[in-house]
Amino acid sequence: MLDETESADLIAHHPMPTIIVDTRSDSIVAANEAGRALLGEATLSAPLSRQMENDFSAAVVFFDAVAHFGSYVDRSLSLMGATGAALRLQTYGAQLKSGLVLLSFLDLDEHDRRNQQAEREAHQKAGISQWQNIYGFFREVEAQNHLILEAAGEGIYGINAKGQATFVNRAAQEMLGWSSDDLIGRELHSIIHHKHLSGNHFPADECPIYKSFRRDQTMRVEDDVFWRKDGKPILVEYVSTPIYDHDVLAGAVVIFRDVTERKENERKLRDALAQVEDLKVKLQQENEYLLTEIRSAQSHTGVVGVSPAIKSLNAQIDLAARSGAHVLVSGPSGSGKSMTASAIHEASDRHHRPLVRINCDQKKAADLEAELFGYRRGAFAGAVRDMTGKLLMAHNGTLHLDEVASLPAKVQASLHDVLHTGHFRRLGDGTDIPVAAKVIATTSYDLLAEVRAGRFRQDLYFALNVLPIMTEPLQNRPEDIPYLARHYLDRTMRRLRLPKMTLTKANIETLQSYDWPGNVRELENVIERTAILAQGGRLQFDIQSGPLDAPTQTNRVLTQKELRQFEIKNFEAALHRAKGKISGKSGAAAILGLAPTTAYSKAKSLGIQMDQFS
Ligand SMILES: Nc1ncnc2c1ncn2[C@@H]1O[C@H](COP(=O)(O)OP(=O)(O)OP(=O)(O)O)[C@@H](O)[C@H]1O
Repeated sequence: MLDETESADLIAHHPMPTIIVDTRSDSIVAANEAGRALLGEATLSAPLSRQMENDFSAAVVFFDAVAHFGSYVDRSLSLMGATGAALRLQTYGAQLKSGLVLLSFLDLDEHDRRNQQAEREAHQKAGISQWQNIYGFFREVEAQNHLILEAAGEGIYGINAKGQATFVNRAAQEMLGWSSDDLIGRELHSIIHHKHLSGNHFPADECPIYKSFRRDQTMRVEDDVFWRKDGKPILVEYVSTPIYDHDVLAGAVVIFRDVTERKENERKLRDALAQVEDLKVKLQQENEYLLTEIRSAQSHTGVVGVSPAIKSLNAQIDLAARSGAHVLVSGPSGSGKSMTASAIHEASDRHHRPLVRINCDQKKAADLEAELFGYRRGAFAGAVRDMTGKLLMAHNGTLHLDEVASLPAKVQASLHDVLHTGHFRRLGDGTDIPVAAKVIATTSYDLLAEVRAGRFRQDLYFALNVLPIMTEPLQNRPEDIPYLARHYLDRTMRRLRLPKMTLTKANIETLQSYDWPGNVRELENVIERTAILAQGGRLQFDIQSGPLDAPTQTNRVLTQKELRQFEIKNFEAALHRAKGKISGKSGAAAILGLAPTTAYSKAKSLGIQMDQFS
């Protein structure tokens, strides 16, 4: 039989709460440290039966089973714990040879608690590693995002709801010249976006980037400017996208691109295209005039005639062509003023540049100024594109001002300025444009009489009248008529592809007997009309039905100017027939049925120089 010391030694190192009981003496003879802690001193010192009196029968059964089987396990025994509460136990019983019984306990409540704790810990452990995985994953994503942001060619920065920078990628730092440290945490608008390209202040509340997170909108802007650290602007296009933190708008991410170079190239391209367009328009317009001039040059193949007046005209044309001076050509309608202008231009060293004609008759001052000086787009309603004026087209060439006496006073003044200064301005343009054009003015009026009547500026008259040339009425030079008639007849037959026709002596006499108030133009028309009617047969001139008889024959209504011209021609025809005499039986006054005094004042008011006819 074991004594108490031996029993205590036996169980001392047992890991479980263990006691040795002597059922015969109804006592606990030994308990290990854990057993003592579980059951407490009070329980250990009390009789065993008292411990189990609540369920004594179960204890009896248990001890019988231990005795019978040598060892036995169940959960029927209930002992008082150190705290005084009944313990829920699983009891391992072993029959010792000494007759004592060894009881080891598993505190089921404690066991459950431990299990739960272990489970919790296992859970927690599993949770932590899961969290670590997730954290690792996000760190990886973030690192990748960071790499992507850094590698992006576009500038990217983020701002919080206060507009302060939260990150700035490498490209943005390079483009802006600011380092990330300079910008993070600072209000970005006031640093890089505070003014427009014009230099005007750009308030933050108008900034599209602020709007993007204040109004929850993605904003795309293609034409804006950010300011670099060195104070230089960069032209940018950007997209500002709002960002959220747990469904709350937290700021914006801005992705931008420096488009300075592209915009500059676009601007250069636009400028170049505008220049090309300008040149194209100018060339087109020049071309139109060149073509007109080619056509008119073809009709002015040469000055035809053998009269002293024509010989003198040819000499004057040569002189005017060699001189840089402006020219004034006066003479009745159809007598060859425009032809003279063309001949001067063709004989001058300006002939490779255009001869630009502008008809000044019956035009409003504004229209004439636009035609002459050109205009910038938008200079007036209807000015939808830039227009090159005829003055500039005639630069280094010749400007033919036809019917110059009709120039409105305002245009006379501006034209005088141009001739005086050698500069002009397009309408709607403040730039002075130098111009060097030879001006040939033509008029069928007596321009000096117009000056005296106060209708034409004297200074402009003098500026134009440097080289005056007069074209003679055809009736003053009948010796030219056969040559002119031959010239026009040949030209018409060539055009009609008909064989050459000859003019008879009678034809020539008929032509020379007529006054030709419409001058060479009238002769030209009569020859053409007669040649067409003859169709290769005999030429028969019916001069009395010429164009100037038209009002009575066709009931055509004449304009005031035509009427005046008609009156001049009629008066000149009378003077010619009267060999310049006004009064007397065979004088022009008698032919016209006027009193001589009336005829004198009429001749004066019509600007007729009577000494030409004497
Ligand atoms: N000496 C000439 N030789 C050949 N053709 C001539 C001559 N004189 C005039 N012509 C021709 O007569 C026509 C009228 O001439 P032009 O147009 O030059 O007259 P104008 O005096 O300018 O007339 P307007 O005052 O009505 O404009 C033209 O076809 C022109 O070629």
